[in-house]
Amino acid sequence: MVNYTGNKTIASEILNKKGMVSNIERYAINDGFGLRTTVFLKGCPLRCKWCSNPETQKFNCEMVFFEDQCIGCGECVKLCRYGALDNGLKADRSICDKCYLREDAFSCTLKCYPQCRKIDGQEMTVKEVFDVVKRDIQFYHLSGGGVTISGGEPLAQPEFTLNLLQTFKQNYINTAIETCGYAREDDYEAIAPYLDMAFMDLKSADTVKHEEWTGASNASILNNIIVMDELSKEYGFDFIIRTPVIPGFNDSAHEIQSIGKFVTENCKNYKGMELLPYHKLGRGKYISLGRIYELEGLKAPSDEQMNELHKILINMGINLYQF
Ligand SMILES: C[S@@+](CC[C@H](N)C(=O)[O-])C[C@H]1O[C@@H](n2cnc3c(N)ncnc32)[C@H](O)[C@@H]1O
Ligand code: SF4
Ligand code: SF4
Ligand code: SF4
Repeated sequence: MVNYTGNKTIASEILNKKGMVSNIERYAINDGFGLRTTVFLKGCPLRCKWCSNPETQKFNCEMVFFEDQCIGCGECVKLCRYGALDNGLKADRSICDKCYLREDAFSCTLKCYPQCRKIDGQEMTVKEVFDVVKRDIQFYHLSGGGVTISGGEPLAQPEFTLNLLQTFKQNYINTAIETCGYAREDDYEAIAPYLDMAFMDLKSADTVKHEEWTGASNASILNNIIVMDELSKEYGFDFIIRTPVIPGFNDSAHEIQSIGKFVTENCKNYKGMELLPYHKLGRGKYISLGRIYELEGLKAPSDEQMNELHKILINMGINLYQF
């Protein structure tokens, strides 16, 4: 029986630390081993064209509008005092973008009974997040699961992420993180003692392409992969390197070979790699945020193509994982 101690022993400055959370998803099965709760934090330094979580990219709260659920009651139009809904239910986003700074922010959402116009993001304390996560503690222990911190980029809020991990670990909850690798080396060193598992993306080994498709160079990511590989040995966590396979960006044999080459030449302690086939599940979120989905028409890689790419990595001696 696990010795669950509750949260009495954790310092109050840790439990009271505040951060911006987009969403907390219970019963997740693809974000690590077993049944997990995934905490999606807000804020990301990258802007991947294919990102399936565009609502997590900005740090601040945003208004989202799901038109297909709207009953046309018009309450939101009456409640917005800034003219953003003067020309119809699709808001003028140049006005909404500053709403989080206003005293009566997001008033348009107050009487939307179907909740199709709502706020994405809320400030939460570590304790508030922990209170949600601990509801499923028995399931984690039965299934070998735990909590995964994702986003957005968890280390875009380094202290909050560190304090969350410390709290989970102190309560014997298995921890995982999903990170794009674009963060300070020091911050990886700080969280390493509290990790059971880390997923880090290597989206492309080609610096120019990386910048073109994600908005940033991969230089610090390549460095941090090596750092995390070493830290995984020092602290005994499982380290998985992940590549989302995006048609036209990195789905060629050459691209996957270059990624595999970097990994085999620089990493010794990682458990393996995972290739994630491109999907467009986030498309509707772009529309709900009033943004344009740039990859309209892009098709997911076929199973045959994924098999070919898997073979390349297997032939390089890389273990493959699929969660
Ligand atoms: C939502 S991200 C969060 C972690 C971090 N921001 C990152 O990108 O690594 C979790 C995983 O989903 C992948 N991902 C994001 N959008 C995707 C898409 N459209 N198709 C396939 N994988 C995607 C990312 O590459 C990453 O491995
Ligand atoms: S987010 Fe703000 S500006 Fe935009 S419609 Fe709602 S209340 Fe108006
Ligand atoms: S308040 Fe909600 S349901 Fe009513 S018109 Fe606005 S978005 Fe639609
Ligand atoms: S790093 Fe992750 S969260 Fe950030 S834009 Fe890319 S896919 Fe989205």
